[in-house]
Amino acid sequence: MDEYDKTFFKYQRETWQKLSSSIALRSGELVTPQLLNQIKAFNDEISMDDVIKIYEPLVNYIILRKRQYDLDLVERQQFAQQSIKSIPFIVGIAGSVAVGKSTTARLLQYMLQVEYGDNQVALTTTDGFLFPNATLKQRNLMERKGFPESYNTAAIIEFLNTVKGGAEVLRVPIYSHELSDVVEAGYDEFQQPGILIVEGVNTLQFSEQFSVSLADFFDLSIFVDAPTPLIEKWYIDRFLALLTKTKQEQDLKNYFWQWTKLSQKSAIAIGHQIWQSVNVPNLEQYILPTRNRADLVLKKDKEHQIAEVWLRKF
Ligand SMILES: Nc1ncnc2c1ncn2[C@@H]1O[C@H](COP(=O)(O)OP(=O)(O)O)[C@@H](O)[C@H]1O
Ligand SMILES: CC(C)(COP(=O)(O)O)[C@@H](O)C(=O)NCCC(=O)O
Repeated sequence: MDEYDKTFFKYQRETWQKLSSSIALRSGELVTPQLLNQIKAFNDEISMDDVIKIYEPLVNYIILRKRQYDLDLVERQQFAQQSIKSIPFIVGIAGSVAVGKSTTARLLQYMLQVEYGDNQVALTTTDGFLFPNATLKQRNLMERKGFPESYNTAAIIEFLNTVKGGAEVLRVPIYSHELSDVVEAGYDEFQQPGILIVEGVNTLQFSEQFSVSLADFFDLSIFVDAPTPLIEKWYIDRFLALLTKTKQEQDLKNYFWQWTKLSQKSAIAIGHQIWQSVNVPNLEQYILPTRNRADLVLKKDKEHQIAEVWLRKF
């Protein structure tokens, strides 16, 4: 028995599928292969089989937890003699760079939108809260992008406080992967949703610098996990695909343009070098240690298939 056996019930995909087989969802039926193609992140993979075997039970579990949350919220507001108001249920999604968090987040958003209504489920990412490159350069942190100190964590906490304060309109800064920088004066604005999904490498981290962690605001958290050599393969495949796309589109403003003249061999070497020098230390020191804090762990394997699901016991 390892430390994870103490924390989680572990299910193989076939067993996980059977957990909620009697509860029919509309969203599972509405996800077609074409739609799945639009939902998945650039160069990521996900199969219809996963939608049925993994995501349907997962959505059922989120519905169950949200129902309990709503009942609990009303009782707590009544006890505290406060007016009854809706406050979003927040789902945090964590995991390595290139593990496929965005695909998981977008598919869950779509499926939950079918169940609850389009404007009832919002999705935001923590990368909008990275310090701008100008600040990272000043602080000599350009090689530490994605590490805890590269984020304006105080601003994320303030945003989550605003969400849990019941604000009707929410505003988040945006990050451009094309520019590899936060968008100056760019914001995403949306109405208070019933469910807010927050995705990012740092969502389950805590820092002694702050009295609260992001996870204190979460009502459910999911860690997307995979063996590190597989994630490296996905990272490099995506890196090469992005170079090809940038070259084809002659996108001179794209951050990747600087590498488009390289041979395939040199490009692989650059991707490998960024992966090893930036993303592996971040994964090992700061991201993987947060896995044990999640409510659910999705264990991906070859071909991006989710082979196992871990569900928190307590
Ligand atoms: N250079 C890039 N250009 C465009 N999109 C990118 C780039 N790098 C990453 N992305 C996209 O940004 C999102 C976040 O990627 P990443 O941070 O690696 O996390 P994950 O793969 O776990 O979602 C994904 O949708 C990915 O496809
Ligand atoms: C900006 C990011 C930290 C965002 O990570 P996310 O939370 O979206 O997985 C990451 O995409 C990144 O740029 N990492 C730096 C190293 C690299 O270029 O891969």
